[in-house]
Amino acid sequence: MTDSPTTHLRAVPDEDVEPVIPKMVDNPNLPDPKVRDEKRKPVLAGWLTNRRDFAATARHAGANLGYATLFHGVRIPVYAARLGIRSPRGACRFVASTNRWVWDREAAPLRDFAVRTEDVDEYMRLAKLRQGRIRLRGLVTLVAAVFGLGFALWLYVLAPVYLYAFAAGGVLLLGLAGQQPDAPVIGPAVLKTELQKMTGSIVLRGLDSIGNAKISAAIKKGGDMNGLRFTSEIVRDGPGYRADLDLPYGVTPEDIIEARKPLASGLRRKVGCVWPAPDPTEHEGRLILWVGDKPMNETTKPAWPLLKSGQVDLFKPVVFGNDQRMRDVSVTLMFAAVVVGSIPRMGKTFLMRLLLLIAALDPRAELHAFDFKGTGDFSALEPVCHRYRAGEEDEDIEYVVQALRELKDELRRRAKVIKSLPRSRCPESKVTPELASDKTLGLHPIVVGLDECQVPFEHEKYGQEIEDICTDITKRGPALGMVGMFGTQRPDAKSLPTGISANAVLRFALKVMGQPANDMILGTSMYKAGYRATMFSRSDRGICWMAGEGDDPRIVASAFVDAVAAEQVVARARKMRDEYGNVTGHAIGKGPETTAGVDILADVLAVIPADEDAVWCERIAARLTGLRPDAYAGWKGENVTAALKPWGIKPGQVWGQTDEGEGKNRRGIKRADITTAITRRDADRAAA
Ligand SMILES: Nc1ncnc2c1ncn2[C@@H]1O[C@H](COP(=O)(O)OP(=O)(O)OP(=O)(O)O)[C@@H](O)[C@H]1O
Repeated sequence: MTDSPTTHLRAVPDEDVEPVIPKMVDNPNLPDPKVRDEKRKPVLAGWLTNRRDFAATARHAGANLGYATLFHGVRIPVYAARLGIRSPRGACRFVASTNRWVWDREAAPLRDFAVRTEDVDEYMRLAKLRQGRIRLRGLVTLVAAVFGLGFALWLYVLAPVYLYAFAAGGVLLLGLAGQQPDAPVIGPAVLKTELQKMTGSIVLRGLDSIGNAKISAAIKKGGDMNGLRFTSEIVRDGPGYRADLDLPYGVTPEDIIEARKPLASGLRRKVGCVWPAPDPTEHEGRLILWVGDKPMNETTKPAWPLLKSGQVDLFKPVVFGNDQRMRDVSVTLMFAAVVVGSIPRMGKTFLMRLLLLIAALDPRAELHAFDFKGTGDFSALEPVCHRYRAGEEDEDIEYVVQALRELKDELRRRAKVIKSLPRSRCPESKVTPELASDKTLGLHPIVVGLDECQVPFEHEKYGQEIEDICTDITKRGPALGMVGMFGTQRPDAKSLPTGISANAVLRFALKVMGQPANDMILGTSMYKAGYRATMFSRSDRGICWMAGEGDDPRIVASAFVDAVAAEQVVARARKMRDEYGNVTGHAIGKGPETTAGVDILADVLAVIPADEDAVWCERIAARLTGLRPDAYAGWKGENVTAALKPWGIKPGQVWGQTDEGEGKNRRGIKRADITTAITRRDADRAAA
C-alpha cells in the first residue's frame, strides 16, 4: 500500500531532531558604544533669553498693570465711600483686638487649662508672665495714645490740613479692617482663569484615552512600561507646556497625531491647544507633546517682522508666520513653485498676498499679480507690479495670456543666458543671488501669483495655453529665477493641473474638506502620513500645513496683514524700488505688448475735444470705435471704465444731452482727469 499524502507530511519524530540549545544573546563582554548624549538644560528660562518672548511677557504684564491702574483709578471715590461705611466696624474690631492684646487674652486658654488640671506651678508661671506682659503692653498702649493725641493736637494747631489727611487715612485703614472677608472693598481688576497645570499623570491619561492598545497596555503595566517613559521633565515652553517622551515600542508620533481629538479630550483641552509632533533629532518613537494655554487661533500672533521695516532677499528664508509655540516660521521663495489651497474664506488670498508682499520687499523682484476673483484683493500691490489684473472677463484673461506669453519668452531667453554663462559664474545652471543682482543679465527674480487659478485654466479659448505656460513656469521657472504661485479654492485635477500640483515645491494647505483635496495640495499620501488639513476648524483662518520647507510638513499660522497694512508695506517697497530703479510695467502704466500699440489715455484724450469738460463713457466708447475700429470694435461704456481704472481714473456723474435732445445724468469721464493721468504717467516713465 502506498503512503497517503498525510504520511509524507507527518511530523518528524523528536528523536530525529537535534535538540535546540538556547543561545545566549547578551554577551557580558559586549563593549559599550561609549557614546553618551548629554543635553544641557538652559541656564535661564526660555522667555528670559528670547527677546520676543521677553518683550511679550513684559508687554502683557505692563498692559495688565495699566489696566488695573485705570480700573481702580476710576473707582477711588466708590472705594473711599465704602471704606468710610465700614470704618465704624473696623474701629470696633481695632478696639476689641487691642483690648485682647493688652490683657494677654491669647494665653487665657493655657491659664484655664492649668486651673483645670490644678497645675499650680504652671499657673503661677503663666500668671507671672501675664503680669509682665500686661504691664509692658499697657505702657506701650498708653504711650501710643498719649503721643498720638499730642501729635494730633500739635497738627491741629500747626497744620490742620495734615490732621485731616491723617484722619482720612485712619478712617480708610479702619475701613479696610472692617471689611467682610468674603466681600472685599477692592476686588481684582483682571480675573484670571487658572488653567490646569500639565503633569505626567495628565499626559498619560490623555495618551491612554486615544485607544491605542500598546499605549494603554504600557500604562497599565506601569514602571518602564514597554518603552513608554518621559525623557525629561515637563517644562513651560512659550505659551504652553512641553512633554518629551518615548512611546511604547512600535508606536510612532504619527499614531498620536492622528488621534489629536481624543487626546485633547483626555487632556481636557480644546483640540487647537494640543500639538503632538515627532522630534526630528531623535528616534522614531520620540514624541514631543506641546499643549498650549490657548488654541492656536485664539493666541495673539506676534506682528509680522517686516511690517514696519526690513528688506528681503528672496534667496534667503523670510519669516511669514508662527508655529503653535509662536516661534517664527520662514519660507524661501526662490527655487520654488507654490501651491495654496483651501475651502473659501480660510485665508488663501491673504496668504498669497503675504507671499507677494515678501517678493515686493526684494527690490530686484518683478511682480505679476493676477486675481481672478476680481475683488481687487491684490490691488494694494499695484504700485509695485509689473503686470497686474483683477477680474475674470475675457479682456482680463486676454491681458493675462499676453503677460504669460511674455514670461514664456522670458523663460526661453533666460535658459539661453544661463547656458552661455561660464561654469565659474553659474556652477549649477541656475540663477544665483549674484546673477540675480547683475542688472545686465536680466536674471532678477520674477514672481507670478494667480489667485483662483481654476478660472483661467478653465477658460474655453485660452485655458490650455495658460495651463501650458504655467506648467512650464512650475517646472523650469525655479531654476531660471521664476516663482509661480497658484491659489485655488477648488483643489481638484481640473483646477490644479497635475503638471503644477506634482511639481510644486512649496505647498500650503489651509482647511480642506477631504483626502483628495488634501493630497492634491500637500502631495500624494500626505493624508495617510498624518498631515491632514481636514483637521482645521473653520475658525482656524490663516492656519495651514506647509510642506516643502524643511524635512517634514509643519503647521503655521500665517501673519495677518490686512489691506491697509499691505498698502503701507507696498509704499515702503515702492520706495526701495524707486531707489533701485525697478519700477516697471503696470506700476508706470504700461501693459503687456498687445496693448502697446494702443495708448488708451492718448486715444480717449483724442476723442474728447478741448471744448468738452466731460463726456459720457458710452459716447467715448463709440468715438473710440470710430477712431480705431481694429482696437476698440464692440467697446461699451464699461470697457472704457475698466481700461481707465488702472490709471486711477473713475467715472462720475456727467450732465449731457441724449441724441433725442433730452437732458440726462450719466457716468462719464472728465477730460482733466485724462490729462492729469498722462502727465503723471510720462513723469513716471521719465523717472524710470
Ligand atoms: N493669517 C490670518 N490670520 C487671521 N485671520 C486671517 C488670516 N488670513 C485671513 N484671515 C481672515 O480670513 C478671511 C478670509 O480670508 P481670504 O479672503 O484670504 O480667504 P480666501 O480663502 O481667499 O477666501 P475666498 O476663497 O473666498 O477668496 C479674511 O477676511 C481675514 O479676516
